[in-house]
Amino acid sequence: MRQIPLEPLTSAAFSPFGSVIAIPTSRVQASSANQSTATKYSPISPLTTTYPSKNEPLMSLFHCHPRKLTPSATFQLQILERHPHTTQSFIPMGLAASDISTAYIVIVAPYDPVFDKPDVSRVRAFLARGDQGVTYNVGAWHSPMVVVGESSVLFSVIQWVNGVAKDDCTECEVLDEEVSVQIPPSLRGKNAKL
Ligand SMILES: NC(=O)N[C@@H](O)C(=O)O
Repeated sequence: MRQIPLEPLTSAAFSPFGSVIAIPTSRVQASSANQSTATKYSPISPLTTTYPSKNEPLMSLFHCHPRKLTPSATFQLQILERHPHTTQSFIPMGLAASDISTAYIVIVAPYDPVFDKPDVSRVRAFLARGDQGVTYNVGAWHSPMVVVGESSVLFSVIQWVNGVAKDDCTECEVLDEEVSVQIPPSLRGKNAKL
């Protein structure tokens, strides 16, 4: 079982896989809005479609429940997926940036063109705060969303779809690579008594 480190989610670190939806450190995209009662940062994240056929934007809600951990307080990666023709954005709703009992983990892997599958040897895991969302690049290999800790997390999810399952999402099992992420004590939730 290979354990991968849990990295803080930053725009720079995540850039090979997508973008972080959060107030930027630079004020490049900042402008005044709402009759000068708001600061607008735009554009903050792409909404890209490369479908060769008719498709449409879709906004969903994903109510993601805390994942079960192994007896050694790790999350074991079992599957990666990708959306070959669309970005996919996950925007948490109601998760406080300061919450240390619940968080979500963004797990991604680069594409291996030789074998046309994710390169699991270079998989990475990022710990995201409640004031950060993520957009996966078109075709970026990622784990189905992983929430850890006490509570479920409600996400607004935005992507493009054409209704053809194989076009919208392809999966790749990771069973034989045995990759896990060590979860810090504060985020073990009901598994805390491990
Ligand atoms: N990305 C993710 O967490 N899951 C979705 O793509 C899905 O359709 O399950």
